[in-house]
Amino acid sequence: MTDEGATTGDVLVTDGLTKSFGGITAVDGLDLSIGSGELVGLIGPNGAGKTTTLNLVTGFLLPSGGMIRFNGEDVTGERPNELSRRGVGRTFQISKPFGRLSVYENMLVPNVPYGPAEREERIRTLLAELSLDHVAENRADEISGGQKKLLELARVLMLDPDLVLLDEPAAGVNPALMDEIMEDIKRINAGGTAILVIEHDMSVIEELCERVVVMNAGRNIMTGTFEEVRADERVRDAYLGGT
Ligand SMILES: Nc1ncnc2c1ncn2[C@@H]1O[C@H](COP(=O)(O)OP(=O)(O)OP(=O)(O)O)[C@@H](O)[C@H]1O
Repeated sequence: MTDEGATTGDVLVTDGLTKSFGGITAVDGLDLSIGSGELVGLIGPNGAGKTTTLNLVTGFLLPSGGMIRFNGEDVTGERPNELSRRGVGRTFQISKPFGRLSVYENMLVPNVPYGPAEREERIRTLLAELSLDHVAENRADEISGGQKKLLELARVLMLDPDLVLLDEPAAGVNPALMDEIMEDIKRINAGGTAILVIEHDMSVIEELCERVVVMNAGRNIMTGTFEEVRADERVRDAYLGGT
């Protein structure tokens, strides 16, 4: 894995990615690369542009400028369903499964490119791996917030993504379940799936991420290990309100 620029092994590359909302430039010429199978943290103060970046990369927002490459192909302007077919998965800050469907029925929602026998097998495996098998028949609005996050992750994994973007996996999750979610994230990554995680809880970033990208005012201001980032003056200034 490289810390410097794009390589042919990159699953995701953004080049000058920009998004403006009226007078606000939320993402401002962002260069970002994620290597195949890498586990990268995306941090930065409130309003830095992290969620907007995630929405751009997953096709939920259209960029105002710049380019997005996924597995070497230009995917700029593609919509969420096209990107998910290509192998981009995401979770949301607040998970919203289909509440009146059971956990199992929620797993039937993704439009998978394989047959019913394989689908059944994968659902069983994923529910067991993510410790959701004992609530498989429960309505999705009756499980805990952390379990909803796990369900969302399980659903994303049905499509066997090359890259999963996690938006604040620790938010609203009790510490015991968070330990389990972190183990799940590590295991999924060890299986070859690249992961980009946005998280305010620095203990989660420290535990999970081999590389951390810091955003401020829509830009990538620093990339390094957690220790390097923690020691960097630009990063401290950004969190203290400077630029
Ligand atoms: N739909 C929108 N319309 C107008 N402004 C927006 C919109 N979405 C985001 N912004 C603005 O863009 C900037 C970046 O917001 P974004 O949510 O991407 O930051 P963030 O780093 O994810 O912040 P947080 O950590 O608080 O979630 C902010 O100034 C925000 O107010």
